[in-house]
Amino acid sequence: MTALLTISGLTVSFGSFTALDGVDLTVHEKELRFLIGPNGAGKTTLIDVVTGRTRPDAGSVVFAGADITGLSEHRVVRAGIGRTFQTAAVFEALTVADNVDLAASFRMPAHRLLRRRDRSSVPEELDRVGLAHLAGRRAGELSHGRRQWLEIAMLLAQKPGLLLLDEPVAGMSAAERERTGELLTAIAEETTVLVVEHDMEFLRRHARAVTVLHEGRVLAEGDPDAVRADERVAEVYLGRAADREAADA
Ligand SMILES: Nc1ncnc2c1ncn2[C@@H]1O[C@H](COP(=O)(O)OP(=O)(O)OP(=O)(O)O)[C@@H](O)[C@H]1O
Repeated sequence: MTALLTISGLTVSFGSFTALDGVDLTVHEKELRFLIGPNGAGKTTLIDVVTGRTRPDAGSVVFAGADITGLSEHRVVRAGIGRTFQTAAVFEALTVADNVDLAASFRMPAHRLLRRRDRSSVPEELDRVGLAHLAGRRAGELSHGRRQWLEIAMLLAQKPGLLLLDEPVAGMSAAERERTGELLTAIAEETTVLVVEHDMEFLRRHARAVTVLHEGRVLAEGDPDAVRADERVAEVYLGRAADREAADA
């Protein structure tokens, strides 16, 4: 297994509060890694550092052999890291196909961009996420789930080496979650994927490798069964989820 992303000793403080406290994390090529942890564990902060939104106070991020620590967001995109947010960022007034086409241009030199003007076929990325039949539809008309898939297609069009997905199945129906799990598994055959996700059923069905963050540190790592069997994880994460479910009932 070749390491694609190596995070070492990553530390981020906001004032006197330490959000990440010496995190080490290695993600290998073509891995589908899940990152879980209770609210405030530092998951989003970790993704923010990798993508250049937040500068770390200490530690390093190495991607595909290059030190990308502290690079600006657009340089990180150019380096080959794509990211989704909890709310899909699509251009509502444009068609589904044009969204993907536009996204593809973000990593493309201008002369190649001009040549793409005569595009006539549906981007292959729409096929991959099952939206080819909606290529001509305005993105603003898509359901929540389909918007998320469109955003994934837009990232794929940028040919990233690493995809970072922040809670991709939040708000999706059971069928959409299942489809998304299959999609991520298929994507990970070619592209490395790191998913932040709270949905334990989704995790149980689709995760192969899980990292658990708690209070800014890596608490546990391994396959989903081992992680679920870890008493510390049960206490800080599953225990709280169980409490929440009990409170919601
Ligand atoms: N810009 C900021 N300024 C101050 N504190 C921050 C800032 N960003 C995050 N934090 C704090 O850092 C901690 C980690 O936040 P983060 O969003 O990374 O957690 P998370 O694991 O993604 O949580 P959630 O599951 O709720 O999204 C939280 O306590 C949060 O309040």
